[in-house]
Amino acid sequence: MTLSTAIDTNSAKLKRPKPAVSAGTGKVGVMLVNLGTPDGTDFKPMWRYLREFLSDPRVIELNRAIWYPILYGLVLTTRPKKSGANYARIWNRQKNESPLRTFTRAQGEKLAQMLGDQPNVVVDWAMRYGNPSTASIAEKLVGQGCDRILAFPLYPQYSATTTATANDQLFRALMKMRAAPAVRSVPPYYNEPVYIEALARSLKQHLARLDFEPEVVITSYHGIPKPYSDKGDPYQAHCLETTRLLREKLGWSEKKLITTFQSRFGAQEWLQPYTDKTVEKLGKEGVKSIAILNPGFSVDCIETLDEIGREVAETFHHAGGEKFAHIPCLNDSPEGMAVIEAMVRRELSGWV
Ligand SMILES: C=CC1=C(C)c2cc3[nH]c(cc4nc(cc5[nH]c(cc1n2)c(C)c5CCC(=O)O)C(CCC(=O)O)=C4C)c(C)c3C=C
Ligand SMILES: [Fe+2]
Ligand SMILES: [Fe+2]
Repeated sequence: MTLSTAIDTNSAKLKRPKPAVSAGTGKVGVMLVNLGTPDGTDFKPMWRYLREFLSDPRVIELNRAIWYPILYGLVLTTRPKKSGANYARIWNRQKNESPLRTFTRAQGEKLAQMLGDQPNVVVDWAMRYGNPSTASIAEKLVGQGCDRILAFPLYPQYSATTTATANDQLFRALMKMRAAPAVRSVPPYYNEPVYIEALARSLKQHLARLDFEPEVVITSYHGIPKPYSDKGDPYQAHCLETTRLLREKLGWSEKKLITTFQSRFGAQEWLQPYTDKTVEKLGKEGVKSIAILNPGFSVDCIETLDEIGREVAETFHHAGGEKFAHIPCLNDSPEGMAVIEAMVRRELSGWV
């Protein structure tokens, strides 16, 4: 192939803007992006979701020649069934979807209403893995005349395994567009006063409804493998700072509000202390009542509802604990929406 035919073939692959699209109509798309979730709890949709998720080199950094035989030979033959059973327990049967999708949609719909004073802003929501895909929503926004997109990876604390891969995926979609929009991405908000305030309010409200006052409150964050952190992922520092600021806001001691990391995957060491081991230790030491909140999750999902709300609760009770409460995520609550709205309005400045 000559150089000129190679260039012709390449440029032919770039999408011609759909007739409705004309770059420069001045609309701004706001795209909330969450992690992703399976389309169903059966083996096939679980397999598809886990394959996409666990094939991401930002998530599993192992050499592909080593990882793929493990992924296809071991993980994808066993985990879809096991995880599917867990998803089935928390499934939103009315909408036939996972809570993560229901809550993310609600956040998108409420944000659209809140930005009703901005006629040039279009709000939508997407997933990094699964549906609605980031590419489909990027194309939809461009098709609606957006020549600028504000992406909002819904992770308060930055990690390459979440925030960075959400941004990667958006740019991957733009690679296929000839008239690609300008892009901004909302930065991590782990230390933003509006977020800390929202966590404090929500926690106080939920604690006030309990019939007990927990001796210990745990902020439990999704973990990452320790080597990722050692190589410079700032995630752990962001999590610790969120908890420190929340503790300061509440005026609580370091004994009353502690930090742990949950949802380990695979054999290597992950960030410590582990949530399950900590809860077991507390129970065995005679602590009778605890509450757990998940400040790193924008919405409730399998990891909060099933892992914390069921598995970790059981662990505590088996270890001698008596009273356990799981505090819901901010979700689409007024407190949660105030955070999303504040971040979006700030990042839209100069664009609207
Ligand atoms: C090596 C594997 C994983 C890393 C690293 C990881 C980081 C990470 N994940 C979240 C948020 C979520 N993870 C969720 C589910 C989930 N996570 C992993 C693996 C890793 N996560 C798996 C295999 C799964 C699927 C469920 C399972 O089979 O156990 C979810 C919930 C999705 C849902 O549909 O409800 C969220 C949210 C963060 C924040 C993070 C790193 C900071
Ligand atoms: Fe995860
Ligand atoms: Fe889990």
